[in-house]
Amino acid sequence: MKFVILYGTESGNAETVADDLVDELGTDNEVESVDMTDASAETLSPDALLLVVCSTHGDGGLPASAVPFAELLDTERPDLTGIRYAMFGLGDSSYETYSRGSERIDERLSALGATRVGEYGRHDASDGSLPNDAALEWARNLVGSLDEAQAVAR
Ligand SMILES: Cc1cc2nc3c(=O)[nH]c(=O)nc-3n(C[C@H](O)[C@H](O)[C@H](O)COP(=O)(O)O)c2cc1C
Repeated sequence: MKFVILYGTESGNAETVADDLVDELGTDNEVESVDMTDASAETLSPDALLLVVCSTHGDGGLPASAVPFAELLDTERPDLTGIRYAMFGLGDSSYETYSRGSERIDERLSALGATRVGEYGRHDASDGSLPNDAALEWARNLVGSLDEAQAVAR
C-alpha cells in the first residue's frame, strides 16, 4: 500500500507523529511525509491513501504550517474526486474548540470531493498521554480495517 502523511503543526507534535507513522508503516509500505506548508494539489494522489495529521491552535484555528495548504484549497479548489484520506487530529479538550483545526482541513477535503475512510482519530493533550501512542494505535486499526475490507472485496 502507498501512504502520504500530510501534517499540519505549530509546535512540532504533529511532525513527530508523522515521523513515527513513517517508521511504523514504512516497513511494509511506500510512505512519504509532507509538511502541509510544502504541499500542492499534486501531493494528493488517488494512488496513495492520505493520512492527515493536524493540530489546533489559537482558538480552534489552524496550526501555522496548515494555513498555506488551507489557502491553496480555497483558492485553487482542486477536484479531489478519487482521493481517499484518513484524519488524525491533535488537540486539547480543555478548549471548547477541541480538535477544530483538523476538522477545518477535513471539511475542505470532503467539500472538494475527497472521501474520508476509517475512524476519525484524535489525541487529547489534557490527559497527559503522548499523541504518538494514540496515532500509532489509530494507524494500526486503520490499516487492519482496510486489509479486512480488501479481503472481503476479493
Ligand atoms: C496556544 C495554544 C492554543 C491551543 N488551542 C487549542 C484549541 O483551540 N483547541 C484544541 O483542541 N487544542 C488547542 N491547543 C492544543 C494543541 O492542539 C496540542 O497541544 C497539540 O498537541 C499541538 O500540536 P502541534 O505541536 O503539532 O501544533 C492549543 C495549544 C496551544 C499551545
